[in-house]
Amino acid sequence: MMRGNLQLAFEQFALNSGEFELPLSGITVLFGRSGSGKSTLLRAMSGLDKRTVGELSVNDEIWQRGSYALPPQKRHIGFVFQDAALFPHLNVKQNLFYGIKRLPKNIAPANFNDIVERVGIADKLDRAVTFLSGGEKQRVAIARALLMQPKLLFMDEPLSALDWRAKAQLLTLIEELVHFFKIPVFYITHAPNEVERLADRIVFMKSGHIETIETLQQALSRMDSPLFDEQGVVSVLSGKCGEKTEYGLRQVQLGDDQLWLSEAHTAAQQLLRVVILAKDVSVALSDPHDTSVTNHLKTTITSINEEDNHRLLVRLQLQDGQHLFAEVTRRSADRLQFKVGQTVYALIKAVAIME
Ligand SMILES: Nc1ncnc2c1ncn2[C@@H]1O[C@H](COP(=O)(O)OP(=O)(O)OP(=O)(O)O)[C@@H](O)[C@H]1O
Repeated sequence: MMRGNLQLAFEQFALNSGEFELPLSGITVLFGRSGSGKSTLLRAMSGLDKRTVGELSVNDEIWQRGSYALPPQKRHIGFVFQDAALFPHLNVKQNLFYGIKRLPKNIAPANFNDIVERVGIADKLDRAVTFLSGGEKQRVAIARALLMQPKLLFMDEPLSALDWRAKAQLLTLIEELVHFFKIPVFYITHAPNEVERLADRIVFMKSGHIETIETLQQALSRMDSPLFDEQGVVSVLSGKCGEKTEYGLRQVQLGDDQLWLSEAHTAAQQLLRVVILAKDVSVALSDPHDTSVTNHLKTTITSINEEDNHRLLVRLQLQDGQHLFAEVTRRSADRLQFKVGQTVYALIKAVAIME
């Protein structure tokens, strides 16, 4: 567990986090407007800025108490930034060894071959880094961080300079690495789709302060979630990929319910997240058998909220407890007389798999 309350003041800006408590597992996303202090909070946690004051402890080790600060090199934090920051005159292997040579004597580097293999750069070790693509450079930066056996990995907008294909590949890689190496990751991003894909919990920052810390499910269950962007309200459901495929569709289990998705590359039994836009969900009072919509789920209405004059957002609870938003017109809601507690069927027109 990380516990703290950190302050770091510059001339024009002051970080004053407020008290926080963060489990050191999985991926913690820092989310907030540009200038809200996300990078400054990571800097304060890292001990890199000597002006930091306040309290910080990690698994009962004191990292900051007043103006006492554990030196940054004793915190064993790995960093990956937006720009891979590799030495241009060194090749990939030399870049990786640069960090290893500077490790404190009492720390053994991680297994080199294992890391370069997992990160997908084993065949690029002799390349000049200037000839690598943006995605490959970030892989080298990730490998360099992992080789130092960090207790914590800080990633500050690691994908923001990459194209969509490289982003998708690196998102998969980051997920796999966290799962495999079990290193807690603190991850800064502006992109709701990265949050929906990766986050276990989210630290929402505003004007240098932690506004709230929520699990992804909590953050997505409120209608005013800062995660909702131009796509409008979305739901993220977690399920397990089933064995069964039919007509190019694969079954995904949500408790006792099933969704059918376009054939995913995800292996059977693997957990996956899917995103459903509220505007792609309709609501029916009975389970219709004469519709082309494949996915119907039996649900209970848990709230009905006004979105604007003509549209309502209906929050539905699935049988396994997860929730799903449906956007309906006021006209339909009045005609069908929706009520909280009522059993209804969600008809899902489109599902996007996060992979
Ligand atoms: N070393 C510094 N000296 C002075 N001001 C700084 C310093 N570092 C950051 N700031 C200021 O602190 C504020 C918060 O910056 P910070 O980089 O933490 O925000 P952010 O939420 O990470 O933003 P972004 O998403 O744009 O990266 C900004 O106004 C920035 O100009």
